[in-house]
Amino acid sequence: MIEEDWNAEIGDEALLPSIEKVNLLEKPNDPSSVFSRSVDSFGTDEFVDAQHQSVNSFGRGRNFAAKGFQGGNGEDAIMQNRGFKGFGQGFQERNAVDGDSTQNRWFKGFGGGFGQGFQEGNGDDVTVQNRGFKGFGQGFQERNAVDGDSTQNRWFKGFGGGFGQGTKDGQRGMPQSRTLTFKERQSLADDAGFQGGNGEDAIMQNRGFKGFGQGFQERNAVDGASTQNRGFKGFRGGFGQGTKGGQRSTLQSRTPGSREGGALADSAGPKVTYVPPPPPEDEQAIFARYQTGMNFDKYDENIVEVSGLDPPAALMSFADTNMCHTLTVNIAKAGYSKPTPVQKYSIPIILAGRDLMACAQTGSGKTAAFLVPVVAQMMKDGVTASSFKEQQEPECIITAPTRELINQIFLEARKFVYGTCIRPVVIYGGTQTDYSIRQVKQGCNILCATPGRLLDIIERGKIGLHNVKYLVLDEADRMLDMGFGADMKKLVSFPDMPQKDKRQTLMFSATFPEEVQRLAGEFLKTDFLFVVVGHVGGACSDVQQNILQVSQYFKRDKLVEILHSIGNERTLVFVDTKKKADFIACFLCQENIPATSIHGDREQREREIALRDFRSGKCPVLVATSVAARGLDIERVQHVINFDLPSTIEEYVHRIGRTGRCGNTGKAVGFFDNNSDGHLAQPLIKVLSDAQQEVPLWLTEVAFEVEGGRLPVNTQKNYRGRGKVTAGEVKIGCPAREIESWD
Ligand SMILES: Nc1ncnc2c1ncn2[C@@H]1O[C@H](COP(=O)(O)OP(=O)(O)OP(=O)(O)O)[C@@H](O)[C@H]1O
Repeated sequence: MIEEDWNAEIGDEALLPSIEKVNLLEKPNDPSSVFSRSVDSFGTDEFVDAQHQSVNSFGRGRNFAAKGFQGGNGEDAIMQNRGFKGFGQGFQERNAVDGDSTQNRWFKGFGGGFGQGFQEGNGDDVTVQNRGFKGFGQGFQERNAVDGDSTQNRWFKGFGGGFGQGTKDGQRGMPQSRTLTFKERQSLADDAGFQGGNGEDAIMQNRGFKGFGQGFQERNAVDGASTQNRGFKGFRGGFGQGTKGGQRSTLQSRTPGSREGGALADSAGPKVTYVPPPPPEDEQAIFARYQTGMNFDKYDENIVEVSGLDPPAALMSFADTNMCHTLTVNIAKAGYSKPTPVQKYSIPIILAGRDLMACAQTGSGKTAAFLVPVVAQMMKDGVTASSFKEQQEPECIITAPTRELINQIFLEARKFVYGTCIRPVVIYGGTQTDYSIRQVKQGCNILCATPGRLLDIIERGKIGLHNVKYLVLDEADRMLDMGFGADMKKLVSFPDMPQKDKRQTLMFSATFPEEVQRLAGEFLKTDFLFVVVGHVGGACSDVQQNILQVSQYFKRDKLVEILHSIGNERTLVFVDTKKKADFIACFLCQENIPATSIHGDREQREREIALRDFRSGKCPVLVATSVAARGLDIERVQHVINFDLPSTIEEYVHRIGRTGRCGNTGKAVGFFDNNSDGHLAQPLIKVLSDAQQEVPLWLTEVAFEVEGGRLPVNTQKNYRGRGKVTAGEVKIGCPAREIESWD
């Protein structure tokens, strides 16, 4: 079986053979066109049961490679797959569920695609058809048919033109499957369209045409509801169009966002024009909060260890500090009546001017642990009131690994500075750079930024660093690892950035692997203090953890079973790749479980909408990659399901920490697949037992087998999400599966 690599990106280098030789403006149904002529030479499609055909020669003297994969038949299913790969790269996946028919098919050729037939089969109640045709280039199609509901999901990614067509009759009990002849296809495809079909209650249409470019389409129809996702991503031109009818429908459009990372993120690829909606300005919205849970007071039972010389005494209440009145009022308005342990210890340390590395369990108030003392100190020292300037010189810079998290920190900061002259600003990737610059220019005392956007704005001369007194790294272990370590190193190396003995550097996280602790020393003064609440890297004990042995092919069934039993409770489902996040969200919608997705390939606007819909409960299930693993503080998340366990135990701790926050309880379920998760067995046992959770017997057996070399370890997953680092060394790069558009 072909190994799934959901993240595989189709690289430019694999694109078309000499496109310039082909007149891509020729109409596909013009018999004189290169396109039609060539297709013609391969004849027509025929219906053949459960077969897969590849044609392996094409005559332009180009390399040709084709890989086809076909799943098996379920009891009630008939499946077909016919593929033709020309000079192109294609990717296909299809699934039919019910009738015990499940399929995954991947299709990957390379060179330039030229004509392809693709057909799905029938489950007992499923009637599905899919016909696709890909022109010169890359194609990606995906479709799902589920149960008696008529659902379709298609992806199409073409390069240099392409067309496809599909119809579907969605009546229950009408198994049928056929492929159009080339002539039929020609007439139906007309001017290169791509059409979806009808569900029982749903009417869907989708037409897209991709010209000289890359296209991407996704669509879903769910039961009576008609849902569509349409995307178009073109370069070198192209256009697409879609319509939709149907009842009880929601419509979403999407285009995969450009990959980002590093300072040049926004200058590479298509220009980003997204301007996020302004945050609410009314006091009530600024101080909106959620209730602390019944276990809030239990935080005090944690043992706190402070390493380092002469730590100041912990405070017992917020009133113990000499904060200005406005800040004290703001803390009360935020609903903080007493500090959590990490706040009790961190606040006096920061007020004393010491550098700090603080590790405390997820959801225990680390954000306020740095914001409150920084604001207090800024108020005490007096900040230059914000005013319009081409170059701003913030006193505080806060960085975090994801856009949503940095925005959340900014919103928290707004609470504590309310009614003061301190102006916080947030800037992050995926939004218009000019918008970030405008925000900064209006005045900036506290700059909350993701690393890529931060470096970009500094390099554009919009931010001067010589006033920086506080440098905060939230999720510090992530900020220092392979993903962002180089950016952080660059940040502290700017000539105008005060040396570490002239600034205060503060690092916070729920996890601090030892190698990162060593690395952190490079950024911190030698007399820094290390506060540990509970165990370093320990999971929040308010999260009830349950690890189930579920192999890859049963995960979806198990997920549906659990979600049905959960009802409407807010649930975060983590998967290991971006494409899978979309796929599982679509699949859940088809199962009548309203779901949305968040990952690094979604546009920022879409990410924010997904999060908003999840927060509001409109979509009680959010399927996410690790981009949502850290920091996000969402009310009433009762469940976290690790559909795919992460590659590192630290990531696991952060993921399950999206529930059980601020004294509330939560539940986490992890699907453990022996084939891919063996390396996690041992660290999971430790995390479970440290958090007083039951350790399943089978997990100890797996750990034992892995230890003894009797169970193979999946090398792809068996990395720690970072290279082996030694003090003073920052490794650049990311493991393939970890590449995410984090900022
Ligand atoms: N002293 C407090 N009293 C009441 N609520 C608090 C207090 N401190 C923090 N909170 C609330 O607890 C929630 C979790 O806080 P926060 O997001 O800072 O946790 P965290 O430790 O940073 O978590 P993570 O490790 O996941 O980033 C937030 O909603 C915050 O407003």
